[in-house]
Amino acid sequence: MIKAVAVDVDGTITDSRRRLCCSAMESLRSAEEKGIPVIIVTGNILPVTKTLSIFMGTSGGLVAENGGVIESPQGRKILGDIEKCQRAYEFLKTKYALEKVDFSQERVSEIAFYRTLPVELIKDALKDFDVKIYDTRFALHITDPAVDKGSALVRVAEDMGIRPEEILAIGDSENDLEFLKVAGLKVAVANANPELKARADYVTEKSYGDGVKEALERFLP
Ligand SMILES: O=C(O)COP(=O)(O)O
Ligand SMILES: [Mg+2]
Repeated sequence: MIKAVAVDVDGTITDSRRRLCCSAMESLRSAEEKGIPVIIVTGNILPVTKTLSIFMGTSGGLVAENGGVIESPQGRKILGDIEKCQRAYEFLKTKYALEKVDFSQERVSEIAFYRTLPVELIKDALKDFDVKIYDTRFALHITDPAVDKGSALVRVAEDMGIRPEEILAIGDSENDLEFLKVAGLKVAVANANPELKARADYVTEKSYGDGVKEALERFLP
């Protein structure tokens, strides 16, 4: 029995150019109207996530910064340590020219920068640092390994009084692996990375927001 839907943002409810997909907006709104709360689980900062939640009309909790920040009925919490990410980023900057993504001042638990270099190069350069690197295909993130979207979703779900097994989770990229892992029903959209698709219970035929719509029509009452 699905009691909540948890969705990733970039590449899942947006298209490849980060434009929100109307099909996803409509189907998520209809889930809310059926009394199934929508939880947003993203690499974006909390203010962006909260704004999306307001304009989409979602009522579930929020997971931002790849699990580094959450907002639930119990309030807001910062779970990730930005300082270790900052040290890794400073080191990286001595080797390569990098540019942080929008709202870098507002990012409180991790560092995100534009994908101007191959992720393998970044991973190799930072192999001695206690950080995790995610390539979301929209940005590269240096994240505290103590946090991820999955463990953060478990906390948010608990605060909402639902079990992770009762959640339908939908994502597209490598930062969604832990997130799908904790959910009862794991969906990857057609444009998702192969590793995520391999771990999903269902891979949609359609891409991006149309895939979200397809999954909700298939699995929600
Ligand atoms: O912030 C990003 O790089 C991608 O965000 P997402 O986790 O919502 O896809
Ligand atoms: Mg994504």
